Amino acid sequence: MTITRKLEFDAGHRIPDHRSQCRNLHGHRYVLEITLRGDVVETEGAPDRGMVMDFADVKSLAMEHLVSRWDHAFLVFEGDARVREFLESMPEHKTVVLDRIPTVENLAAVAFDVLAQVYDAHYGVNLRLHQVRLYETPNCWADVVREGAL
Ligand SMILES: Nc1nc2c(c(=O)[nH]1)N=C([C@H](O)[C@H](O)COP(=O)(O)OP(=O)(O)OP(=O)(O)O)CN2
Ligand SMILES: [Zn+2]
Repeated sequence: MTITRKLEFDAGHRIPDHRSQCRNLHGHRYVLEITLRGDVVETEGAPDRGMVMDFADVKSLAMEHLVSRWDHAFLVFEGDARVREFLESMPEHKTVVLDRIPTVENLAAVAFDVLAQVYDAHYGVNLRLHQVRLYETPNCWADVVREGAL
């Protein structure tokens, strides 16, 4: 059984060497879809009986470990020296420095790695993060699916 929880956040980024508009500083309302795979809890009297995982718990873990950190932040590639310098010149600016260019593919991969550690360690019946889908715009998205699941 799989379940999916959708969360949204706003963030700025740029793709430094992009051939067109995306090299400019700009932002998106990202849409993150988190899909978990597991068995339905059948324990009598358990608050999550009949669920793979309570959607409220799916949300709170994602908020704590990823979404609150990226929301209203600027996501910058560590090699983007000029923009990093600019961001560092603003006291208290919410900046997330990434080891890769913040394309939607790379952001989805980072999100998958972060969230897999969170959900895979969580109590649940065979609970695993199955897929992360990240929309950069309503028309553009990337999927990361757990290896071996296809
Ligand atoms: N493979 C990728 N291509 C592009 C990425 C990316 O992350 N991966 N990112 C961008 C830009 O950052 C931008 O987010 C996309 O803009 P755009 O192509 O204009 O997307 P729209 O949905 O707004 O396009 P419409 O033409 O309005 O439908 C570029 N490429
Ligand atoms: Zn963009």
